[in-house]
Amino acid sequence: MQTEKNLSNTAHDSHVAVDMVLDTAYQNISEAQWKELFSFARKSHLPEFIEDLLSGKHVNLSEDRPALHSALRNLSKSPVILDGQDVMPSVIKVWQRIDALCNQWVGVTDVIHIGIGGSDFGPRLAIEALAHVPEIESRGMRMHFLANIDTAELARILTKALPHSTRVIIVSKSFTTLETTMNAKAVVAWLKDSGLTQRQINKALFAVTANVSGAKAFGVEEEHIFPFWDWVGGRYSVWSAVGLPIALQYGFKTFEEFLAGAHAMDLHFRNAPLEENLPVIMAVALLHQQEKNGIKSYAAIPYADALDWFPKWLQQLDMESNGKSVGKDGKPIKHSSPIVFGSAGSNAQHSYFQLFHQGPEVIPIDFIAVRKPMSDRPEALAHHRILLSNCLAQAQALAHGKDANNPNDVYPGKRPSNLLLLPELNAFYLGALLALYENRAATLGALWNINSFDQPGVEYGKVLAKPIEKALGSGSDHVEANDSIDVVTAARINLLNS
Ligand SMILES: O=P(O)(O)OC[C@H]1O[C@](O)(CO)[C@@H](O)[C@@H]1O
Repeated sequence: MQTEKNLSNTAHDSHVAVDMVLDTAYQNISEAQWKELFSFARKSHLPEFIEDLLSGKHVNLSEDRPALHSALRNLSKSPVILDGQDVMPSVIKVWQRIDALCNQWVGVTDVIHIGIGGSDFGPRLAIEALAHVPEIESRGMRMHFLANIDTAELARILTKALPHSTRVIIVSKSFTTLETTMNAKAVVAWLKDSGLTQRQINKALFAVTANVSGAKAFGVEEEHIFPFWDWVGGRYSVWSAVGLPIALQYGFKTFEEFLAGAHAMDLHFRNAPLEENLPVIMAVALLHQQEKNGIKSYAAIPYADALDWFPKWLQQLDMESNGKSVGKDGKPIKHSSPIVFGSAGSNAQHSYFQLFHQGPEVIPIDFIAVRKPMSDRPEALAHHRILLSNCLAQAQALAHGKDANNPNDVYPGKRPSNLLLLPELNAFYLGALLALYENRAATLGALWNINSFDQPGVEYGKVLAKPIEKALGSGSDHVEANDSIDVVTAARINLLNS
């Protein structure tokens, strides 16, 4: 079996960092091509960018601020200087408050975590991912995540939660996100309707935000507000108090391990030569596939059910960071983020893998596997072996393809993929995994000349929603098109109001 390149492993096929193995053998990239890719990265000043990013330079040019989420997991506590001031004392203070809160919450049955986008995906993923790790003790609270403005999610939660032993955490960097503030008001109303006094409600209400005055104005007591900072992007914020549920449910030590894994990955990203640097290797491999195959999408398939939320988290990370058409200089760029999708394998095989194998487009895949089964029960070992064999088989089939007389049975092959192998799934390696992809997104942004830390494109729709909401609220089915509502939308409003 051969692909274009002889598939005996080459120097760039297998790398280890933070005990994770990245195997790129099925990327089908020759030694000369790897060399060219790293040389391009150097010409693009990638090493300087990495240093600027991690040392607090204002890499977020449009908003003139750094993207210093790495400081939130800097367990070495070494100074991180931002505009002449060390940010670590305030970061450490929040860690101490999180630790203290873990000890204070006794008898809590339910936690309602209200937040959306970056204020939701990270903690939701971590709570799910660590739920079945045998070594991690859970405090057994029901962790409810409330993101959607659609009341279906709210109703589901409120039928389960016990109001007198519920704590509510409102998580919003801006504290102006409509979904979050409306859901928070609805939950407060539910507490009131359930007979809680104002004092009891105040006791139940917590907030995590970069807008402390906004949270206070909402009615959250100051000592219940956990701050974070404008230099932490929402989609990079799970390392801040946004990750509070991780500490509350699994203990502060587990939260620290999560940060430690990410910190270890940051150190690797900062210090490893480009040729051995996992985030960089993954980024340049994707760049290669864009140049060679014109790829428009890529998939992340974790062969671990516990990581089913990972692709959703990754979608925001990659597409909100790098889904742009102009570069830092405002000029059109050649490449930006492909469409990202995925879900847990082997389920995904029974859904959309057909397209990977025989569809007309080349879609690179990150196969993410975990060496250690989630349990050592005999049946778990057998299941895990089948899970891993499926993962390996899919990658091999995609790489080599298959000839046949019947065109229907032909697999074209040469479909690139990575294998990323975690030694086990625990808080440390989960942290390392997320930081790997964060650093990969930043690397891709740097190579594409994109500012990965703003998201101006998400604002316009929010602005347009306001007059539309007003028109829907009018109940009129004679709404006319105007400056902010076009003919099509006016007709749709009239249909809804009729
Ligand atoms: O944390 P906030 O300010 O409520 O924002 C939630 C999410 O909304 C966005 O701003 C997109 O609308 C994301 O960038 C962010 O993660």
